[in-house]
Amino acid sequence: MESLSVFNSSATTSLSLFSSSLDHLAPNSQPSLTLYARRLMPKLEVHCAAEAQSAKPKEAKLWGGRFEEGVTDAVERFTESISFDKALYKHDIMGSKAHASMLAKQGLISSDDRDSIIEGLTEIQRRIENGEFEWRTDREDVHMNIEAALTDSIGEAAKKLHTARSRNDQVLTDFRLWCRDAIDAILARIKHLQVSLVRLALKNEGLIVPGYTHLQRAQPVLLQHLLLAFVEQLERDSGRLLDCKERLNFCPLGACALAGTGLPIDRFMTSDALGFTAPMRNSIDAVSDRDFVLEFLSANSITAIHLSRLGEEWKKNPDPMELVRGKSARVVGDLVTLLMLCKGLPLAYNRDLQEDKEPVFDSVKTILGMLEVSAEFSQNITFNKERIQKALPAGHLDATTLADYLVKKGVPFRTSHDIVGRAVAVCISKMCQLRELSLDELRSLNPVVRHGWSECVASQLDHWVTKLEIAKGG
Ligand SMILES: N/C(=N\CCC[C@H](N)C(=O)O)N[C@@H](CC(=O)O)C(=O)O
Repeated sequence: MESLSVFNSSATTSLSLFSSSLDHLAPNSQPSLTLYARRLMPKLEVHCAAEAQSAKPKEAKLWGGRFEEGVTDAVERFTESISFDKALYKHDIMGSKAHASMLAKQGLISSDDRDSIIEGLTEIQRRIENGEFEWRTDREDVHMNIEAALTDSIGEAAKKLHTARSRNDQVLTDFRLWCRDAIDAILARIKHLQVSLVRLALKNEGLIVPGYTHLQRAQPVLLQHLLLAFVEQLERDSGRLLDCKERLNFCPLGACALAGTGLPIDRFMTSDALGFTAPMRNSIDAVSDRDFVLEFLSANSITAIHLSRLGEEWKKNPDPMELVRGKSARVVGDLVTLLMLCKGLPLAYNRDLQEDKEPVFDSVKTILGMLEVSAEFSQNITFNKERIQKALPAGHLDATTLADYLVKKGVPFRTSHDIVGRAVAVCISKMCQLRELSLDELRSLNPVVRHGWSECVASQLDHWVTKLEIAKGG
């Protein structure tokens, strides 16, 4: 009793404190509801009357179940995904066929129903591919469009297809299958670009170009040396995609809404039929997870950055390559959109996740275009060898060769670096190239210099050519 009275008394105290704090407000500082209503209501009334007309709920949805009324036009437009997820149609049909076969084998539907479902789906695919299929926004997404069309065409049997399945595991199955194919398409384009770059290297074998550090001419390099650097990067890009493909190749079917099903399904059968490695182990993970797309778009982003840097290398007529550089921003943006989408989500399916498709579709379309144009560009580019040859001496590119020469003659590297620095300073004051300094001038910097300059350059070029010939043979 005592504690109750303490509770009561403290509650009373806080209530009186609260009301006394309101008393401190000046009378005219309190918002006047009447004033706002008078200002806004006439407009609101007109607006609401118009809105009310279009905001009438429509007939109930196929998935509406316990809801008696459908949604308004605005909600329908806002929540539909058919405008973009119809891209999944082939994989949706593939998944449904595998699911129907499994249901029949498990005795959950008859073999007659299975056959008519499979025939019906084949006919729907034919209609889609011939442009005869009507995609309906009121049927919301690709899954509902295909299922409803199947019901229209084969009747009752179609209603059994969704046994032991939810759109939650269905959409993930479609999406993983789609991404798997998209990765194969990107891998093929990466390989094509690599081949184009190697061909370009072979066509210009032996061509020496300036190599840059800090945006300044640093050392002469062979063109193939530069080009093969991109080939190496693209090889790692392929590796990342292959890793991603291996990790995403697990089947979510059977996870249903989130907790699986009590019906006797065979998850291994659908997984095998669809070419997955195995069914996913955890049904909640299966419907929640989007790390496969995050990984995929991360890999695409790194490829996009590589292509952007390739685009940065061309200095003349680089219009398409400038766009390659520009479009890399979209690919990285798509990844960031997905990261933000997933950041605050609790486990299992949330409608937010419908937003995962467009960034993936955009990333894939963009990267495929970037790879195609980069390959075309590499096949068509020509180098003005004469001009490159003439411009090569500018920038004291042979400084490192001179430093190496001195090191070979026993001069410590730091000392040789200092000598070459002084030689470059002499060149700058005389406005000439290192190779134009006389033997006497070089000897005055260090007596160890005994040979003419061109000899050193030639020996280093031999070294590079030999090295690349070995690489070419390998
Ligand atoms: N609405 C829903 N999933 C929709 C998945 C497909 C959607 N267009 C998407 O792309 O995410 N899930 C319901 C079940 C269902 O409608 O199948 C739920 O979790 O209650």
